[in-house]
Amino acid sequence: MKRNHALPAAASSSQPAGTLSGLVVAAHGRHCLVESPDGQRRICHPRGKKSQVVVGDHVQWQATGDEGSIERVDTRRNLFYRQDEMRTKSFAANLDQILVLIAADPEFSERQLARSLIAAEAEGIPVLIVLNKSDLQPAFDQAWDRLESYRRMGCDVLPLRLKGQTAAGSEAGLVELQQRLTGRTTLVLGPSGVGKSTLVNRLVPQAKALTGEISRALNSGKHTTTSTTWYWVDEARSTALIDSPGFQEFGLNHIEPMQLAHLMPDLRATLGNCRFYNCTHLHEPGCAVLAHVQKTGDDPASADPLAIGENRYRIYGELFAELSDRRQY
Ligand SMILES: Nc1nc2c(ncn2[C@@H]2O[C@H](COP(=O)(O)OP(=O)(O)OP(=O)(O)O)[C@@H](O)[C@H]2O)c(=O)[nH]1
Ligand SMILES: [Zn+2]
Repeated sequence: MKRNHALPAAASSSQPAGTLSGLVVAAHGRHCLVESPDGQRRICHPRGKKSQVVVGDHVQWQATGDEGSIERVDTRRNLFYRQDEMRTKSFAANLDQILVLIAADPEFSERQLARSLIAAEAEGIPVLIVLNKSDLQPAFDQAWDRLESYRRMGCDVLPLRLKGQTAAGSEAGLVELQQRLTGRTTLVLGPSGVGKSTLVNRLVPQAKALTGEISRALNSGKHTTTSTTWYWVDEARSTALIDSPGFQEFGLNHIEPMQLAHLMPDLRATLGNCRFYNCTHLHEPGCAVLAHVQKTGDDPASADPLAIGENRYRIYGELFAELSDRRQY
């Protein structure tokens, strides 16, 4: 797999003389907001054109008047990003997990879901899938069924309801979700309309005000909500949510086609038994992946424990073609 060129060169853990450490809590263009251990925040600019910082970066910075300059970006534990033909977009660094929020309505794109899971797997970041709007029936049950392949391959899938009336009260699933978030840094991703802002505002009541402040600070008065933002959920600052726009067009150009099956846990489970060592799993005779692809009408009760859902296999084929195509130019 190609490494991302945006990764900074490995740095030692020692602190350069005269610098202070901080955490990048928002980034927009060439500016970012750095939080010191005491909670103070200030606008900083990376020194040099190449050093790109992302939310979640630990940096060493130096004061220059009211602002600051970033002298060094500490080595990242991971970096979640997507890459299309034109550019690389980094979402955030040093994550404990990614929460992919989808909902009963609007209907989620399985292709988009699969892509974000592959990108996370490539960086070794665990994913939690949360299906919101459990009050909407029958759409919720249908969406839940569509996630069967994901549960089977070991993904955590949680149901959630942030709105809507039922006898049992409100916000089903929220307590369990909160437990899963506690003490961790979680990037929240999701398409438009699934309840992402509802969730962030529920967990971080001051989020709206904070977003306004950050946007004013980083955009000198202009209102844009297109930057990635770090929110502390608790006063002790041990639980963090990172809200990031841009779930659509999830480019995976940084992934080699032959790596794909290794990054899809259901396909991966059948690897190693194909007749050809360089099997693409697309058409080869004696392919172990193909042998486990579920056919329409297969009895789910007699399901093969290694069964690969037809949809998952279709997504694999499409992605393989897409990534191979792009490599010819
Ligand atoms: N029925 C139902 N509606 C919900 C639930 N959670 C959120 N909503 C509604 O879904 C709509 C979209 O919620 P938002 O929080 O604005 O969604 P978003 O993901 O931030 O969407 P964008 O702002 O477009 O990015 C709002 O009308 C919410 O009130 C739920 O559990 N059930
Ligand atoms: Zn094969």
